[in-house]
Order: sequence, then C-alpha cells, then structure tokens
Amino acid sequence: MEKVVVLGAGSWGTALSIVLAENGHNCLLWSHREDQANEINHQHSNEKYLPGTVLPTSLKATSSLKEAATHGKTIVMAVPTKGIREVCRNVKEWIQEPILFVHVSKGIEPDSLKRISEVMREELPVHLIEGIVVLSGPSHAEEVVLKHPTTVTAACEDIQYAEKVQDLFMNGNFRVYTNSDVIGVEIGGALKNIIALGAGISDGLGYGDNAKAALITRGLAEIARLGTKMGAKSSTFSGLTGIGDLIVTCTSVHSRNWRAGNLLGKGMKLDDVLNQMGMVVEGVRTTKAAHQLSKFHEVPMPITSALYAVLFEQVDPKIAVDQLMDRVKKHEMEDLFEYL
Ligand SMILES: NC(=O)C1=CN([C@@H]2O[C@H](COP(=O)(O)OP(=O)(O)OC[C@H]3O[C@@H](n4cnc5c(N)ncnc54)[C@H](OP(=O)(O)O)[C@@H]3O)[C@@H](O)[C@H]2O)C=CC1
Ligand SMILES: O=C(CO)COP(=O)(O)O
Repeated sequence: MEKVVVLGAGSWGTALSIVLAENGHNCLLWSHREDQANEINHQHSNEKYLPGTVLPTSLKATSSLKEAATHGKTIVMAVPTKGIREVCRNVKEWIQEPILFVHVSKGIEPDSLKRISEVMREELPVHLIEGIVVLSGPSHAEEVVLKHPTTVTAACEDIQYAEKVQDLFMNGNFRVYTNSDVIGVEIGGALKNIIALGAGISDGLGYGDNAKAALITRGLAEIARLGTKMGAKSSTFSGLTGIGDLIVTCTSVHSRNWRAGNLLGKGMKLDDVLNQMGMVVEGVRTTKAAHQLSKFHEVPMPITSALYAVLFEQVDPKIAVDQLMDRVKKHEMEDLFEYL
C-alpha cells in the first residue's frame, strides 16, 4: 500500500482517486474548494463532476495544500493544463522530499508551446523531482467509475518510474501499459482534443460517418507529422495515446471536446458553449498552441488551421469544411516519402 495524493478534484482526478483507493492505496484527493472536500469526506460524492457515483469511504479529501504535499511520495497532477503552473508553484512550497510526479492533463501551453512535463520541470526545483510520468490514453472518467475495461499508457524516459505508476494504477478493469516516448504520448493526448472538436462540429453540421472517419485518419496524420518533427516516435501514434484516444474522443458522447464541437456545429457561439459545458474543454487552448507549433516547425496541419479559423477568427464551420475539401490535390502517403 502506497500513500498517493491527487491534486485536482474534477472528473478525472476523482475517477483516478477511486482507482487508487480501490487498489488499496492510501489516497488523498486535494480540491481547491473546501465545500467540495467536505462533500467528498461526508457525502462520499462529487456530484458536480461525477453525478451518481458513490466514492469509497477509504478515499479522503482535503482542501489544505500543505496536508496534500506532505501526504506521501507520489503526487498525481489532475488539474487542467491552464492550472498546472499555479498548482506546481503553490505545492512546491510544502514539499519536503523528492516526489514521483504523475501528470494526467492533456494540453499544450499556448505561447510558451511547452508540453505539460516541460512546464512542470520549469516550475518544480530539480531536487524535488524523483521522476515525472505521464499517464494518458482512451479513458473517459464516466466509464472508469463504472469499471468498464479501460487501457492507458504510463510514459517516462526512465522506464522504472513508468513501471511504478503501472503498479499503482493497474487492476482487472484498468490496464496500464508502459512506454518511454514521453513526447509522443503528450502530443497525442493533447492534440486529439483538436480533432475531437472537429468531429463534434462535423456531427453538429449533420455530416456523417465518412466525414468523421476522414477527420480521425487525416487528424492522426497531422498529429504524427508534428509530433515526429518534435522528436516523438511515429509508432507511438498508432498506440493507445494516439489512434486509441482519437477514436474514443471523436466518437464518445462523454467527450467534452466532442460535445463542445457539436454545439459549435449547431451554430452556438464559442463563449456560450464554454459557459454551458461547466468543465474543461482542453481542445480550445490546444488549438491555439498547435496552430503556433505548426508555424514554428513549418509543419502543415490543415485540420488544426481550420479549427483555429472557426474558434478564433469567426469563420463559419461549414465554410471551414468546404475550404478543407477544396485544398490542392495530395498523395495520401506524402508524409511517408520523407522516410523512404
Ligand atoms: N475527464 C476525463 O475523462 C479525462 C480528463 N483528462 C484530462 O485531465 C485534466 C483534468 O480534467 P478533468 O478532471 O476532466 O476536468 P474537470 O473540468 O472535470 O475538472 C477540473 C478540476 O480542476 C479544478 N481546477 C481548475 N483549475 C484549478 C487550479 N488552478 N487549481 C486547482 N484546481 C483547479 C476544478 O475546480 P473548480 O470546480 O473550482 O473549477 C475542477 O475540480 C484535463 O487536462 C483533461 O484533458 C484525461 C483523461 C480523461
Ligand atoms: O481525454 C479524454 C478521454 O481519453 C477525455 O476527453 P474530453 O476532455 O474531451 O472529455
């Protein structure tokens, strides 16, 4: 039994805390809202983020970051990308020994263009980091709490830390693989949200399965094109954190990115969509970051550019789709030519 703390009591932080608590670990879940920590401790529920889910009584919550930071030697960061820097800055004040950090957030920081593990290394003193592992894959919180079979990947350049995280989380319903390609796992997990927004828009416009299959397949091509340029292994994109997460996010009604895209496709304005969602829609900020990355690395990313135009330049979604279809002729495998 290990002592593990999870920072961030939204859907994913809570679902992962349940996995850890039910695996027999002493898991403490930190919420930045005292009322939510009280609800978890006394009602054994988190109605805003996982309605109807009964939390194990062994799962404890706190709103004290000091208590959380001194609970054990493993910290799972489960706040949205936008909150990672702030939480790292605040928690490091209380940490007293090297910590194995696990992050589960799927995004890229706009402007700095940093991946989450890079942001964490910028904010946390090196002597406080035992290792940083990214845990990612096709895994909607709503299905994890129902104990439906789920597979994810724990990635770290130093595979012993990925294996430690595999041991912590793995059980009969939650299968964890390991990988050493941190760049590929982080890029795949972050950029699939852009394509999921696009798939939602396509469905909202009333287009069918042909269009969605096209978005998933050509979306993967542009994610891999950028990712490999950034140093990822191309094989990672055919794994759980690449095509696996793309499939689940583009096809599931649980996906906040798909749902947000669907409302955009039906004509709702972005601000109204985000207000209505009430949960994080990572793909919006990541579209901005990926658009910047594609320019920086001079990698064509037509679907990302179309999404950028819809989200930030008020281009009508139908016109954006027409423009994607009207692009110049291409060979499907042109990316492979570079490697032949
Ligand atoms: N939900 C899922 O199925 C999965 C999510 N992920 C990823 O996990 C990350 C977290 O997502 P998820 O849990 O779903 O998001 P939610 O929107 O469900 O919850 C976010 C939680 O983080 C809290 N929070 C936001 N900003 C801060 C901050 N600065 N400091 C402290 N707490 C903060 C929110 O608090 P408040 O209530 O006050 O807003 C809320 O409790 C995302 O990057 C997402 O892509 C990955 C796999 C699956
Ligand atoms: O990453 C996820 C599933 O793997 C969750 O996706 P959403 O953030 O779109 O709900």
